[in-house]
Amino acid sequence: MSQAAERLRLLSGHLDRHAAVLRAAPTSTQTVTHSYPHRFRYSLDNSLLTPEQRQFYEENGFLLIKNLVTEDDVNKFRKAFERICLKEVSVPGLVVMRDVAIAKSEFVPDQKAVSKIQDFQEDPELFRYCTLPQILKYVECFTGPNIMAMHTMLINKPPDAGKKTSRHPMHQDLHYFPFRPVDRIVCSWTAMEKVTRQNGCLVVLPGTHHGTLLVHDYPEWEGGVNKMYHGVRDYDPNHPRVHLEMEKGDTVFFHPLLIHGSGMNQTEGFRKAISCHYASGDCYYIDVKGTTQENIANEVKEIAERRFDAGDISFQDSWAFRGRLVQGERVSM
Ligand SMILES: CC(C)CC(=O)SCCNC(=O)CCNC(=O)[C@H](O)C(C)(C)COP(=O)(O)OP(=O)(O)OC[C@H]1O[C@@H](n2cnc3c(N)ncnc32)[C@H](O)[C@@H]1OP(=O)(O)O
Ligand SMILES: Nc1ncnc2c1ncn2[C@@H]1O[C@H](COP(=O)(O)OP(=O)(O)OP(=O)(O)O)[C@@H](O)[C@H]1O
Ligand SMILES: O=C(O)CCC(=O)C(=O)O
Ligand SMILES: [Fe+2]
Ligand SMILES: [Mg+2]
Repeated sequence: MSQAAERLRLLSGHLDRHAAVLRAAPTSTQTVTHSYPHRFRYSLDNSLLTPEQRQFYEENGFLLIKNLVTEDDVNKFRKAFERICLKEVSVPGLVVMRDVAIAKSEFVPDQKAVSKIQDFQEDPELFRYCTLPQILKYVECFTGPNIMAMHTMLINKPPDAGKKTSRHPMHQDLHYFPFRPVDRIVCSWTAMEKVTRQNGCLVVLPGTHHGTLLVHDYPEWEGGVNKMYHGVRDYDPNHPRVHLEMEKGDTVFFHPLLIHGSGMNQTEGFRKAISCHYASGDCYYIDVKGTTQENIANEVKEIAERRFDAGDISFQDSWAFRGRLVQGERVSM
């Protein structure tokens, strides 16, 4: 571990203990929901989250904030996505993904052919999502004041073509990330329309962020699986699940170890969501060689070297050049 990383680890431990001491001495005006002193591990001391919200994230690994992004902004992001699909604009570094069920069919320049775009950090309008002040205020509760936008996606989950390929297998996002510490990473995921169980809303396994990073690989699905859609290998179908049905503009923040996925889109519409993974600017890169992440690292490396026609792009580099500072300082990322 680097010195900076070690400092951050110690510092966050210190702050957490400090927070616990403060919480152990409630004032008369506070409503005390938990009267015992406890240590916060997953969130930082801040004045935004209510004690209940903070406790909820600590226990469940996610926090849903209703109506966080305005209708007007969501509509602008939808418009920007449409322009990209129609090839009216081209964005450097953007990855356009088609569902595996139609990947080999003829190309039509329409959003119906696009199941997701990734890495829109060079599109000023879409990237504005990652800089929205009301989102960053929440993100800071988990990352602290130095904030990097590491990974951007707009997911346009297509009506299922009949092979259930529109599903996203249950996974932990940390599988894709060669940076730590894990608790200073958070995803924000905003519904761009009403998302329901019918059109394949997010499905989460509450509390699974208390566990460790699990082995991931391609699920054995008869109808095929999208490239890089790894799932938790020994997925326990009996773990309690929560379907996060959300309205347009509602935003969920979740921990990178939280097991989540999304079901089949059983409607005729394209279910849209926009998301960004943030990490503290004080995070540090790790070498994933010899770990469970080696399989995804090799896939990413292979695709990156093919796309950029370059000799040796490390897994860490592939993240370092996509990451953008959105608040504070880029200390070690
Ligand atoms: C936390 C977060 C990171 C979690 C996640 O995001 S999990 C999912 C991560 N997924 C990804 O990052 C996928 C990224 N996707 C891509 O890089 C691209 O879509 C590619 C799979 C490389 C394909 O892009 P591109 O090469 O431009 O497309 P082409 O039409 O030329 O196809 C090249 C070969 O790829 C195949 N392909 C295209 N789309 C998919 C697909 N969805 N699933 C599986 N295979 C696919 C396509 O059939 C073609 O194969 P061949 O003809 O070479 O055999
Ligand atoms: N074998 C599996 N391995 C990993 N993930 C799976 C597996 N089977 C299903 N899933 C995932 O579990 C989640 C729920 O799947 P499912 O298709 O049942 O959706 P659902 O929203 O529960 O729909 P329904 O209302 O029909 O039950 C999805 O994220 C799906 O991709
Ligand atoms: O929007 C979805 O269906 C989930 C996407 C997701 O979890 C991911 O890409 O990591
Ligand atoms: Fe995910
Ligand atoms: Mg089901």
